[in-house]
Amino acid sequence: MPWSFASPYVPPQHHVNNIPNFSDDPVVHPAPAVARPRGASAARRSSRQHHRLPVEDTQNADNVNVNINFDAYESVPVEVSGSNVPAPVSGFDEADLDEGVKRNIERCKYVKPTPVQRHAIPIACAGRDLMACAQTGSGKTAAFCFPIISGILKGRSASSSMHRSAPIAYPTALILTPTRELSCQIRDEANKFAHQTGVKVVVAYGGAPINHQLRVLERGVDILVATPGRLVDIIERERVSLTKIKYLALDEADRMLDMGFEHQIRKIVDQMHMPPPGIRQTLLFSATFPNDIQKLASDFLSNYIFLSVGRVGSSTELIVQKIELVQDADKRDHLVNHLQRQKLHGANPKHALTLVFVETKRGADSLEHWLSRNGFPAIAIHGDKVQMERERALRSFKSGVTPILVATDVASRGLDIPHVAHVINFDLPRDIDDYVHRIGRTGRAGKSGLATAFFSDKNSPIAKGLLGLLQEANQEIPSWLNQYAEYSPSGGGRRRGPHYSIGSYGGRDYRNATEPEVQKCNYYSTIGNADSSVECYTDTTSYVDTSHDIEDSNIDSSFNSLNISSARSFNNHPDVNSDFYEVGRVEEDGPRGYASVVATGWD
Ligand SMILES: Nc1ncnc2c1ncn2[C@@H]1O[C@H](COP(=O)(O)OP(=O)(O)OP(=O)(O)O)[C@@H](O)[C@H]1O
Repeated sequence: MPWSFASPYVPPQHHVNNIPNFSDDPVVHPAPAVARPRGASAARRSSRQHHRLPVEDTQNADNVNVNINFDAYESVPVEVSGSNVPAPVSGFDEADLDEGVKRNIERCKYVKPTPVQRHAIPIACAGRDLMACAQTGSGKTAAFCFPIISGILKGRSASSSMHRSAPIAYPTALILTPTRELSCQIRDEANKFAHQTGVKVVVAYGGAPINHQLRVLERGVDILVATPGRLVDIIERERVSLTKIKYLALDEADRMLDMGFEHQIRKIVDQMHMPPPGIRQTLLFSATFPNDIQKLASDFLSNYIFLSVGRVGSSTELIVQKIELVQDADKRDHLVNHLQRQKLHGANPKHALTLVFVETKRGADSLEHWLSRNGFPAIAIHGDKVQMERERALRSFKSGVTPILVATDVASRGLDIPHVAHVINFDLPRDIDDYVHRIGRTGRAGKSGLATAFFSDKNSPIAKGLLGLLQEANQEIPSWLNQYAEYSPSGGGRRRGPHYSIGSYGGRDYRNATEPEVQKCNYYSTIGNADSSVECYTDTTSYVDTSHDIEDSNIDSSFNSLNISSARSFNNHPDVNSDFYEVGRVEEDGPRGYASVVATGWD
């Protein structure tokens, strides 16, 4: 269906008036239910000066993604730690890459390496294990593909370059990814970089007929790109052996080691005859790397180098982020206003695709139908669609035939779709890292992009994380978000990291964290403030406070003070019995980070 804004749908006028124009001053939104007078810290935050990168004007959706500005990455901080770190290169010609790979880099018109490539390529070419964290859209795929392809070519003798048909395939490299679409994308990228070198790239993923994939594997494979489930299946059928793996790469490594995949990854890496760390080379890449996942990941690595480009878990300043307060019942009207405004600004659908994230598969289908009925060509992608439908949806979106894609998190990581001008978080995710990946579908490869989020009362758990992220990326912060953040529970919208997160957004190698870490805080209280107490434990000490009113109490211990300043929000919090609640921030010269508290004994 051709793109048309001839929508029969007319949003109610009061919504139109409430909607901030991209170029307007921030709109004053009603205060959230839990609003309190703004504290000094909120005032400090909102008076902050904003320094932006000189990206092009994104206010006109048609201008978005026009001028490539790769230099925008130049000023980002880089942290490298580990022993004997190889020096970075300033050009691809300086890198110790095979000539065939260099020719393909030229063919792809990659003129100079991105920062993550400058550092990661020499490290990987030197045979070192690497845990690398760099912003979305900053070229991580090439950073691990170039050294792998080059290593295969260099290690290849004339006889081994022949691919013979065999019932068991012995790949030299294994690249694991969390989604089928990402596997296919990496296969395509790797094929471009391996063009005319004889290096064979094969993909295996679930949801597609296995027999076809097995037949392709039989014809030989150097690099196998796979999703974990299908790989385990193929190994158990004894059609692939991992005994000759020299290179293991995990893309979206934090996701791969998260609860959903960790078990399978451990099985593949530890129990399926893959050479151990130190014999194989292991490369882990993501845009987010929580401390606890870093710790987990270190099991897979040997004497590794940690590289962080930009800040771990931060988003690029190339993406203009807008957070709008919209209650659930108003979201559809609000969305339509955005889409209509894009039309008014002359957006060309082929060059201004809109990606709308929702929470559930059902929600995705329902929004797709509603948008289509109202004259906005939309298509949905989620995990309940069969693979062919998923692929069709992606193709239709990429080509601009259906310029609105309604997606669940299945499309949040890694997908590199040109011309995504606008990412709309119709429903915000629960985890701030998922938000980072979602908005990273725009503002890629030095282009600018726009990300709008609809924030409703139920999103208050993520408010703190969102606030930190906006500050990191020098974005405008609506004043009402400060209020939500002050009273928001938990560790700022991070589902992981047992009870703390050091340096919150700092790109830190967890091995360098020498300060005492807050490991656990328990908050005990009967109803109200009477008989409250807090116990906090760090790796070096523990202490207990039995003050009656935890609000604003300062606990001095032998190592530093923990300022319990936000515990009062428990009294108001509707979900007080669930999970962890943040109680304090370790201040000034103490160990930095957030502590969380278990609320127990609450009536
Ligand atoms: N050196 C380069 N010069 C020009 N373009 C590049 C270069 N490196 C990568 N790109 C392009 O940048 C885009 C983003 O790269 P890529 O998909 O590898 O990002 P990423 O860091 O893996 O992102 P994500 O975190 O979302 O997975 C791709 O279209 C890629 O072709």
